[in-house]
Amino acid sequence: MDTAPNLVLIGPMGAGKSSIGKRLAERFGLAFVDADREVETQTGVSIATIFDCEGEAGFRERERSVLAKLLDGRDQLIATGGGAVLDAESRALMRRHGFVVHLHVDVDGQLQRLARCTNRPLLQREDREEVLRVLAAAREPLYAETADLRFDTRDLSPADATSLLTKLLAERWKPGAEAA
Ligand SMILES: Nc1ncnc2c1ncn2[C@@H]1O[C@H](COP(=O)(O)OP(=O)(O)OP(=O)(O)O)[C@@H](O)[C@H]1O
Ligand SMILES: O=C(O)C1=C[C@@H](O)[C@@H](O)[C@H](O)C1
Ligand SMILES: [Mg+2]
Repeated sequence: MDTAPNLVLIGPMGAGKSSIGKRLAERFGLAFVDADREVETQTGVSIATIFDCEGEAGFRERERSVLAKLLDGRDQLIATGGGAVLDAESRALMRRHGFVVHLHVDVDGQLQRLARCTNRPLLQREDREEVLRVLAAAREPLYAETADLRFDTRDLSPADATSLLTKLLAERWKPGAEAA
């Protein structure tokens, strides 16, 4: 049984980190925090605007600092952005202060789920499928390296994914301080 002060969800856009995360937080009595929304609250502008003004590098810096602050706390379910694992310091912090769950979905599943989405800057282009494949190839090893548990959401509704994950987590994770 692993002990960690927070639950952290990682995985690609559309894996369900935000939607499953909210339900899972309720089941475990944790405060739900979405790191993307937290970056927007702290800056007062949308992620799309941050990408426009500061580029992806500017967004990553803000994301790292938000995650560092959040991971200082406890009893939270933290849904991260799809690219949060790109930063080595963020990966180390997630592992130190959280039980990390990799929610997986393949590119076909992402395309279905994100067909109408307009608020993810990396997807505002014609060649979405190619972009998603390139991102998946680069990031899958990082998700794998960071996660304590991998969970495929492809054929499950958010409600069913939540029920199954609740059972798996009850066997694997206990809230508490991290190991010294
Ligand atoms: N298991 C699922 N089955 C069907 N649709 C889903 C599932 N999980 C999420 N969705 C839908 O896919 C869309 C994206 O989900 P969500 O915002 O939870 O993804 P995310 O992992 O938080 O993505 P991001 O990294 O971009 O924040 C939403 O419209 C949501 O309703
Ligand atoms: O996959 C990504 O790099 C991103 C995913 C979203 O959650 C946001 O964090 C942002 O749109 C970037
Ligand atoms: Mg999200």
